[in-house]
Formats: sequence, C-alpha cells, structure tokens
Amino acid sequence: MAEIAPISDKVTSYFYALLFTRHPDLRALFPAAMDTQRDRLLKALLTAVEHIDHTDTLVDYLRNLGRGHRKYGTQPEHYPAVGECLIGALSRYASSVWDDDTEAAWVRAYTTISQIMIDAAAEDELRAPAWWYAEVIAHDLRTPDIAVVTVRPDQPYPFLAGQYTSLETPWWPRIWRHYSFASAPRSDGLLSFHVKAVPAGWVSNALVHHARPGDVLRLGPPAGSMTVDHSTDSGLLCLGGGTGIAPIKALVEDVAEHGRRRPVEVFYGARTDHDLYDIDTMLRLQQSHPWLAVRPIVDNRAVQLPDVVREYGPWNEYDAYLSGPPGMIRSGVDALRDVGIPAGRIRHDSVEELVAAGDQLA
Ligand SMILES: NC(=O)C1=CN([C@@H]2O[C@H](COP(=O)(O)OP(=O)(O)OC[C@H]3O[C@@H](n4cnc5c(N)ncnc54)[C@H](O)[C@@H]3O)[C@@H](O)[C@H]2O)C=CC1
Repeated sequence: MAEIAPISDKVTSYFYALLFTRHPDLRALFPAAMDTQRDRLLKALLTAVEHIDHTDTLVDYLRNLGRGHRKYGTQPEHYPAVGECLIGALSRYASSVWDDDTEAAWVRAYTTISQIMIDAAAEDELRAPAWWYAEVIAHDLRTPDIAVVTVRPDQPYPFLAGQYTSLETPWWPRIWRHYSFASAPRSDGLLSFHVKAVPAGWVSNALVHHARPGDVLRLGPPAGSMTVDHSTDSGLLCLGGGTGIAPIKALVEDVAEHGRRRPVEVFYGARTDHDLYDIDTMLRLQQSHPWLAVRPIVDNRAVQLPDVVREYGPWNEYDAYLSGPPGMIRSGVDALRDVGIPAGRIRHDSVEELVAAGDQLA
C-alpha cells in the first residue's frame, strides 16, 4: 500500500476508466459527477489496511460498508468485476513492485474483503430495506445557512441515539452525505437533522435552501458507534462543535429516557453567539434535567472549545463524546487524554468519514 498512496490519483482514474469500459452497465450505480466518488474506493482500502491488525474493527467496518452499499444497488456479481479492474489498475501503476506473489496477496485480500461485505449485505436484506424514502415534514431555517430538517420515513427506521445516516436529495441523485440524527428515537417515528450549507456543498445547499415540506429524500441505514453505554453510571462529557451538537442532543435525550441519573456535561462551541443556533433547546433540556449542565463556548482568539474543558473536571470518571469538525475532534481527543480520560473511553465518529463527507462537499 505504501507504493500505492503516492500514485493513488492515477490508479483511481485508470480503475474507473477500466470499470466503465468493461462494464458500462455499472456506470448507472455511480453519481453523474465523479469528483467526490473518485477517492472513496482507495480511501476505503487504505482504511481497511490501516485496521488490518484489529480484526474486529476491520470486520465491523467492512460489514457496515457492505450494508451501506445496498442503497447503491450493488449486487454480489459486481464485486469480482470491481476486483479485476482494481487489480488491473494496481498492476499497471505499481509495475515496479508487482509480481505473481503481490497479485496473489491482493486477490486474497480483495476476496476476503468482498466476501465480508457480500455476507453482511445478504444478512441485512433479510431484515431491512436497502434504503428508506423520507418525506420532509418541517424545515426550520435557524440561521441564514443552518436548517433543522424533520422527515417522516416511509417505514419504521430503527437506530440508536448518537448514530448517523446517509442521505440523498432528489436534486443530486446518487450523491450521499452523512448526517447525525439530532434526536433520540421518537415515538412518532420522525427523524431530524441539522444541516449547515457549506460553500460548494451540493447536498447541504439543497437541504438548506431548496428542501421544503413535501420533498422526498432517501436515507441509507444507520451507522456509527458513538452511542451511550447504558450498562454503567459513568458521567458523560460531551463536546459539540457547530452542527456537531446534533448527535450530542440525541445522547442527552437518550440518557433522559433511560431515567438513570448520571451527570452529563455538555460543552457547546460555536464561532459566534449567532452560530449557537440550538442553544435554546439545550438550555430547555438543562432546565428539565438537574443532572445536565450545558456550557456555551464562543470562540475567541485564544480559546476554542477543547481548551475550556481543561478548566473544569475532574473528568477521570467520565466517558467522553466528541462531535464536530475534524480539527475539533483531533484537538479534543488530545485535550481529553491530557485531562486523564483513557482513549478507550473517548468516542467520536470516524475522522476519515468526516473528511470524506468534507466541509467542501457536505
Ligand atoms: N450536521 C451533523 O449532523 C454533524 C456534523 N458534524 C460535523 O460538524 C462540523 C460542523 O461544522 P460547523 O458548524 O461549520 O463548525 P465550525 O467550523 O463552526 O466549528 C464549531 C466549533 O468547533 C470548534 N473547533 C473548530 N475547529 C477547531 C479546531 N481545529 N480545534 C479546536 N476546536 C475547533 C470551535 O469551538 C468552533 O466554534 C462539520 O465538519 C460536520 O461534518 C459532526 C457530526 C454531526
């Protein structure tokens, strides 16, 4: 893989050229504009390789990927077609290190990876649809570029507070972006998302500026492991930056529903007062729940959200949850480790996924 990373652009272009020439029928499974898509396959492979020594993490990642591929219409017979073209592209661009043994190792790895994905998709097919239609029933523009969008799925949509889904709008077919559920599961089955329109963000701009009640979106399956462990009474230390507050609100509601009193401390960071678009909801939750403390933190030149956490504590009895932009997650993890929270008790969505969903592209 070390040889591949520097030439990944060329490998990817050649891979898709081979795939669409040899299997033109597969073109329809991909978005019309391939710019974001292009990097995804190699990113997924690199992630797989990175976790190769952590079998459980790798298998979970691949099973999730397999389930997630159902919404694209991926069938088991597509995997060998992709595998052949991938190996064709790799062997061409890594020719200096490519030999029969390398090829055999790639075939073995690819076969194992695809079998895990195919099996997970087949199991999922027995109990869940490949995607859900969801009708927008409310659209609340909280700032000129942030909307809270509430949808009604066409079938029950089981998920856990803290998870996220992938979402496709009718304006950009086959372009999917991740959004966290902004509430714990509700008895009326409705789901809500906090969406910020970012420059050049096709999906986010469509959701903030075009979506209206009556529009129908598609949702993929729920994913993510930033969920509450209800088997303990440990406190929860939550850092939500910007629209990253969405899953934190869901976690607070989840703790409230479970009725166990455990301290929950939320640090809610934003660039300006105006950007604290959900502070009223969070303060209302604080008023109803004596175990909850909410602290809004507005950036100033010297201080950002993770720095403030160091001024409170002690945190060694807490589980930590981080949600926000990739830079906040990285410096947040450092700050939390500094204040004595072990890595195993710090949860957040994969930074790679956040980067893939990218601020430019969300
Ligand atoms: N909408 C959703 O459901 C979710 C969104 N996210 C992610 O949250 C982000 C939200 O974007 P915005 O609202 O524009 O956030 P933003 O860029 O305005 O940042 C929010 C706050 O995070 C902190 N922060 C940002 N960068 C930091 C850094 N490098 N170091 C330390 N602290 C930092 C600051 O306190 C800042 O005010 C996006 O990257 C999005 O992908 C994450 C989870 C769920």
